[in-house]
Amino acid sequence: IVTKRLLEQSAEAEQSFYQMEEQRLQAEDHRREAEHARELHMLQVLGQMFSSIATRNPVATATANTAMPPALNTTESTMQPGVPMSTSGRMRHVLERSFSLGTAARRGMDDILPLVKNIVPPLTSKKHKGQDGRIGIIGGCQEYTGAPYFAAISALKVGADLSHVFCTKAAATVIKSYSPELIVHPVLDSPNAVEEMEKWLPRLHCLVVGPGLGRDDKLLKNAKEVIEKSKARDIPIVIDADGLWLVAQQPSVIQGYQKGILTPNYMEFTRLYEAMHHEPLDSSDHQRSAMELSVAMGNLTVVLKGEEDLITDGNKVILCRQEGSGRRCGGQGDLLSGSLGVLAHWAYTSSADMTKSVNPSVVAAFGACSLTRQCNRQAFHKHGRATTTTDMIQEISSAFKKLFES
Ligand SMILES: NC(=O)C1=CN([C@@H]2O[C@H](COP(=O)(O)OP(=O)(O)OC[C@H]3O[C@@H](n4cnc5c(N)ncnc54)[C@H](OP(=O)(O)O)[C@@H]3O)[C@@H](O)[C@H]2O)[C@@H](O)CC1
Ligand SMILES: Nc1ncnc2c1ncn2[C@@H]1O[C@H](COP(=O)(O)OP(=O)(O)OP(=O)(O)O)[C@@H](O)[C@H]1O
Repeated sequence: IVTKRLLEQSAEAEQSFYQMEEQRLQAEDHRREAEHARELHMLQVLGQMFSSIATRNPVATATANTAMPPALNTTESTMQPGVPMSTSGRMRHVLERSFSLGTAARRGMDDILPLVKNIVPPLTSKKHKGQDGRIGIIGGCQEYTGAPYFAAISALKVGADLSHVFCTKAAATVIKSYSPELIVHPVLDSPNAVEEMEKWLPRLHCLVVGPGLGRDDKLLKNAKEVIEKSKARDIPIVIDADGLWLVAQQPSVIQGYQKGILTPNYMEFTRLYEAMHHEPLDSSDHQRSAMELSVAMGNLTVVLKGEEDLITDGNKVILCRQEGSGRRCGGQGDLLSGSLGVLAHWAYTSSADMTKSVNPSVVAAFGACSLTRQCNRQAFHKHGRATTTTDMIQEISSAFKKLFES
């Protein structure tokens, strides 16, 4: 009997031990679940905060046509054009950038490329000559005749219907002799240069200022006045090469003009940055510097060309990493600026639906960078070390088809 009783007591003790253990495990599970729910909630709150930061200015495009750029009429209101950014302004941009940049490279290829495809106008028999683009290049002087030719012929080959070059008298015959396709006006150094060029503005859809312009004061002054007149007509203006020299001397010529696009190489970028910020460029963070320059210029689109092209309107940085080649012959930037002229016209005349409210200048810039790099790659494949810009221009047709029409 005693043994039986001991066995019963032992079984009861064991059962109660297991009951208590089960309760303990359940309590532990509840505690873990509660902790997990708290973490999840925190992550959701953080996610909302981050996405509201990243989309506070949804890629600037919504305001692309307004007088004041978003960064200047909202949180960046303390920042004046031409005045260095405050530390807090800088911090805010770094924060914004770190969110948009996480996806910048992917966004570039996956998201922007379809938008470039969207803006390409269909080729139909219903249109007449000129409707797909009349582009003006301001540049070409005694020393430089290749650059305006490269830009103008690239614009034509990308799909503009008419390409005009406004150059000096000395450059005109030379440029005409390169190509019968270009319309060449020997007016840039004439006494009434501005009136001569101004009368063409109502016919032009986009202006590219700078390839082969040179740095003669008189020519720069004429270019400046034509820029002013084009702004008044709301024409997209791409500024490259010596046009950027002019901007570095007198930023107000284009500052704050939302349809202005700057396409500096690293040297030109450094010059512009230092002119705007009055301090040496910190070369350790190109993305931040490019955004700072864009903001200082009033959220103009800046395309910093290089191993990877950085495109920014001061709100986001988009990277173009389309594979090119190691060949760096002169004139590739002219191909880029001429193509950009056409794409900018197409982007600005497309509906917001087509660009998904992304800044049209950014869409156009991404298209032009991708195209230039693809041309470089294809030309290099055929010509290797001997590749020249002329070889790249011959690739425009197939590179365009591959990138934007397939
Ligand atoms: N066939 C033609 O007609 C062509 C005419 N062109 C026309 O020439 C005009 C002047 O334009 P530009 O670019 O030569 O002058 P500018 O900005 O003073 O640079 C000079 C110095 O900057 C440097 N440098 C350049 N890039 C750099 C980089 N990524 N990273 C770092 N450094 C860089 C380099 O210095 P270096 O290495 O020699 O010391 C270079 O020598 C302009 O109108 C243009 O349209 C061109 O389009 C070409 C085809
Ligand atoms: N290191 C590089 N690797 C790949 N592509 C590059 C590199 N540097 C420039 N590019 C490409 O070459 C094109 C022209 O850029 P580049 O820096 O040569 O312009 P640029 O100096 O203004 O030209 P230009 O000779 O017409 O004045 C751009 O499309 C850019 O993406």
